[in-house]
Amino acid sequence: MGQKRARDPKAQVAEANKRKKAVKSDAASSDDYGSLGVDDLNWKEVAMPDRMDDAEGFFGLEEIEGVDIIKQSDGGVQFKAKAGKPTKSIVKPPSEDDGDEWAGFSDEDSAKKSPATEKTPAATEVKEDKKSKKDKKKEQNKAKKEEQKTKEQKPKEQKPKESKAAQSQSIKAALSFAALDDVEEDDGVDVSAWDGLNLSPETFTALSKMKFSSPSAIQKASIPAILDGHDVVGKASTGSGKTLAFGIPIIEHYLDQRGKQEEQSDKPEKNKYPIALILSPTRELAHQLGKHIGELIANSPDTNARVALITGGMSIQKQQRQLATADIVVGTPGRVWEILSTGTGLIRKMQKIQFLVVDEADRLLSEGHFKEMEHILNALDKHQAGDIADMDQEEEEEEPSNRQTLVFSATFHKDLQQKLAGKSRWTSGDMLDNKESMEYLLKKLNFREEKPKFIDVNPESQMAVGLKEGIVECPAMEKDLYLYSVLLYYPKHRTLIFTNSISAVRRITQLLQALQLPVFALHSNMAQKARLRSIERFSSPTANPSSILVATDVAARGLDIKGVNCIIHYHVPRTADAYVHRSGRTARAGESGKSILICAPDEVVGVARLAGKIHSKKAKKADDSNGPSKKIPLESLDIDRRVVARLRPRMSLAKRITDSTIAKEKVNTEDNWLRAAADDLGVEYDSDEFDQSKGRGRGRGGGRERREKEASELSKSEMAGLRAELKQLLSQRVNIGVSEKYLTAGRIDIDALLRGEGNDAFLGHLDPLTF
Ligand SMILES: Nc1ncnc2c1ncn2[C@@H]1O[C@H](COP(=O)(O)OP(=O)(O)OP(=O)(O)O)[C@@H](O)[C@H]1O
Repeated sequence: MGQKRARDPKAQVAEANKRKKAVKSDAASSDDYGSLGVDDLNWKEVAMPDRMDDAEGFFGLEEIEGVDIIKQSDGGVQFKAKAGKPTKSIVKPPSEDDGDEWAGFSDEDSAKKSPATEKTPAATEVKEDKKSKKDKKKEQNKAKKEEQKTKEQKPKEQKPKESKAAQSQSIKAALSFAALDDVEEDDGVDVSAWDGLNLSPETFTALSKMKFSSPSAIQKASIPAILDGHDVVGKASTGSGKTLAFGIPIIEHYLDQRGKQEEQSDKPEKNKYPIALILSPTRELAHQLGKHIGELIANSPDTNARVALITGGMSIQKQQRQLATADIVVGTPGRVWEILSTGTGLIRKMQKIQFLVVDEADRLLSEGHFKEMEHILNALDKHQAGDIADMDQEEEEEEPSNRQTLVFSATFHKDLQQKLAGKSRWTSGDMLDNKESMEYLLKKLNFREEKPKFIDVNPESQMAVGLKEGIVECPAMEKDLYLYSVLLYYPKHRTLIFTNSISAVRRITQLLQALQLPVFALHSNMAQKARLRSIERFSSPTANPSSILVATDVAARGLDIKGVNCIIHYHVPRTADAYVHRSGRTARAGESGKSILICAPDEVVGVARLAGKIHSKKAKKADDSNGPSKKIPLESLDIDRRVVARLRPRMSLAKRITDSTIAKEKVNTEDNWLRAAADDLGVEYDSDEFDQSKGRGRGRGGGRERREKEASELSKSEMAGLRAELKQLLSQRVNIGVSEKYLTAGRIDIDALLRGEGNDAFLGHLDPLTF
């Protein structure tokens, strides 16, 4: 079995002499070494992954093969070589480096250090008087800032301050994909706008490097409240920086506690515990939260906080080990509970967290995650101590937790918002019996204060300021055609298309692939690696700027993909909140973007209701000024009918190819299933006979089945013919009201054409959409 350990230079320092002695004596003795300690082993560093989709948990681990674990009676572990393996193969060889590396640290150093190590553990620190702590911090910060200012006046001299080794360490210790980018030093930007938030110099440096010159409204309002120890419920529009609104205070707390953590670093790792648990509704969002906070850590000098990602689709054992040594845990409720409930001491650690963050709270506290959330919250507060092997009587009597609860979202159900804001009363009495209610979970969040601070920075509108919203009305059977038209109208737009079903994601992806567009799929039935790969291919800076991602609502919340210009709702979202979150994948961090709803006639009423909910104030104003109006407050996009007509032949070819491919896949799956069932029964399976007996092609649903069957029966050569025909059509520009023979007819701006401007898909003058 391969074993892994975290690479911690501080622990190495503390263990230096022990290790040196062990290695020396090991090397001197025979092959019979007996059991070995963790630092006697010849650990090998795990290479950084090349791609984001290979990223799991910590980087910077070390691993070793061919080792058996020997459990000690005191709960510790020792190691020995697996049977048949010479012990020498697992023992760290004595090297000159060893001597050089550790020569500078004497026994005296560690002796000096030990009293400090015995100081009050970090857990008790949180109970320190807030005021005196704040004053102390202010003084420290002032001193540090002065120091930083002096250094900033001499930027050139300051550069080497952070050695390459220190940089690489901070990168490895944190989960950061940014770390994969160039780690060249950067001058950064002026971050004086963050003054007044009482941040550490480390965070100032990180913000400067990340080029975040000023805090967003939610950051400005939430950070001081969280640093002051309040529970916070934060509401702000999509893409407005909510992650760092809670991420920065968590790192500030980590930096505050760091001294003590360092002093504890020569203690067994099992005495370490995380400071924060951040829960998110989807795996992708959890990965992104980890990445974003990881970037903050990686850019913050000498900050080695470890972020553990606990999501489904990855190895449980690995995540258990990561969780055991993490500073910040980010995860989805299902997997977090799965791991906590294994009874390996992790619940005890998690009970010591200082921050519980519930991101996308309205989603997490409702459908889908209810049970796991309840289990986690119970475990954190030990309500079900008897049920969990991990907790013993003694611990049940511990003091209640002192953690802060931070709840964030862009949307809160009205009811939830009222309750969180303290504007409506909790239903008392039977609440604990009504265990399915959101109220029940809310109560279980166990805020430390009676009323959390409710911070709503966008009470007027939930939509991002730079977002334009439009609607394309079209016949129900022509949505594909209109979708394709919109995509061609907006070349070089990174576009995210939302549908309401997995099968629609599959079909539209294949259809657009047949039309030779750079398209990827994302839905919850895909393997985790494939999901991450799709996101990476769609979003990487080197990806095609016209790339398209077709997704279900699994991508609707929280995903922060740079440079998404356009959102298309192929299906009308089921709820107003879903519309807000989907549209929020563009126009992020002050950028602009478009959200376009493709709407069939029978969807108009639903859309009007939805838009009315989202833009209630706007709709009301329009109503007040124009009298009663049912007008949808979204801009109507007029797609040129000629364009649609010219695109129709391509679309019908692409549809035949796609339908045939899907029907073939379906028939194959069905056939395989029937064949297997027939095998099990020990009978012959004849697909034609089965079709006849089933009466395929007759009765209800027969038409669809017949079409599917016909489509699946297209021969290889027929398919090849269709593909060749489509390829030929796609190789030509769509001719809009002009013949190529008459290029001089005045409908074409030849100069613009020569300059390579205009819309490459069309020949002739195309009126751009005024949107
Ligand atoms: N102060 C800042 N200045 C500039 N950009 C920022 C700042 N803070 C965060 N950002 C950037 O803004 C983007 C959106 O941030 P984030 O993902 O935290 O938004 P959010 O409010 O959580 O959105 P959602 O509601 O969709 O989850 C990120 O790319 C982040 O890097």
